[in-house]
Amino acid sequence: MRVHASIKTLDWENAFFQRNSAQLTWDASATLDLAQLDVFDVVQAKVDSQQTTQLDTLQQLGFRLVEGEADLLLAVTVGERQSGIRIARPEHIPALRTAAGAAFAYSRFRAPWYQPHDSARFYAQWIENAVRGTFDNQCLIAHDEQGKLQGFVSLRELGVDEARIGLLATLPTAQGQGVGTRLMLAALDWCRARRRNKLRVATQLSNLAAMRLYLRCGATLESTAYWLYR
Ligand SMILES: CC(=O)SCCNC(=O)CCNC(=O)[C@H](O)C(C)(C)COP(=O)(O)OP(=O)(O)OC[C@H]1O[C@@H](n2cnc3c(N)ncnc32)[C@H](O)[C@@H]1OP(=O)(O)O
Ligand SMILES: Cc1cn([C@H]2C[C@H](O)[C@@H](COP(=O)(O)OP(=O)(O)O[C@H]3O[C@H](C)[C@H](N)[C@H](O)[C@H]3O)O2)c(=O)[nH]c1=O
Repeated sequence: MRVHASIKTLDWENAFFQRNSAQLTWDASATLDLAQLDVFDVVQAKVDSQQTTQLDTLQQLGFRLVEGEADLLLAVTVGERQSGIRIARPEHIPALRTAAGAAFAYSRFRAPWYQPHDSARFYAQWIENAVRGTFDNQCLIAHDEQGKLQGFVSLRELGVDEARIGLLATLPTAQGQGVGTRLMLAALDWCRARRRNKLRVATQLSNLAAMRLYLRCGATLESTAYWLYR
């Protein structure tokens, strides 16, 4: 079987998860040496859900479905300062790590490919990095009138006029009260202040609560994809 793809080692993930992993990317000018697939503990591939031939090829090579992903886009037309929102500071990191470690039940960093606690550790590190301005540029927190943490959103600038939401979550005790909506409006305001006219966000296809939130805030569904691992 001839497969036009190449493999790239995932250095950040390998250091963090202590796994030897790589990602397969489609490349018409390359021919994959199939023996290379066996060099790694995990080989990941993200395939647009319309690319059925690629999906069939991966399954023939022994790849298994891990999760579906939806990529959404919001136009930054409005944005006004939200009350009860502030920029997260290093002193917020312990509470944010605990919240992020518990929030993301749907994750592609899951067993049997990853250790049971890896996904919690991963999202805790992601939000800490956002507070420190590495990977994501900033983390905003939502708090109540007493200053108690209600939720968080991390944001990253992309190219010249776009931004991406990294992580967004409301603490379980504050859900269903509009905190998620407030965080989205704050994210749009963050974009407006930085002259970013497009805001991207991705979530798992199984995450109906997140999908409803983004669509309600004006997002359009741009594409869907599957993650497969071998
Ligand atoms: C980029 C990513 O990180 S994707 C992953 C997203 N995050 C997660 O999955 C983490 C776990 N989940 C969560 O944190 C939350 O469920 C979120 C972020 C998805 C939603 O946060 P919430 O604060 O509950 O959102 P919000 O309160 O604005 O809306 C939730 C529901 O409450 C309703 N609601 C909002 N305000 C009120 C109110 N005052 N009274 C009654 N209902 C209300 C909304 O209409 C909505 O209903 P629906 O989803 O059934 O249509
Ligand atoms: C913290 C951090 C991460 N990275 C690397 C590690 C990974 O290779 C990527 C992140 O991959 P991504 O596909 O974005 O990961 P997820 O599937 O977990 O994310 C999706 O679901 C989340 C819940 C959330 N909605 C997110 O927006 C989605 O994309 O980055 C790195 O290099 N450096 C870091 O500091």
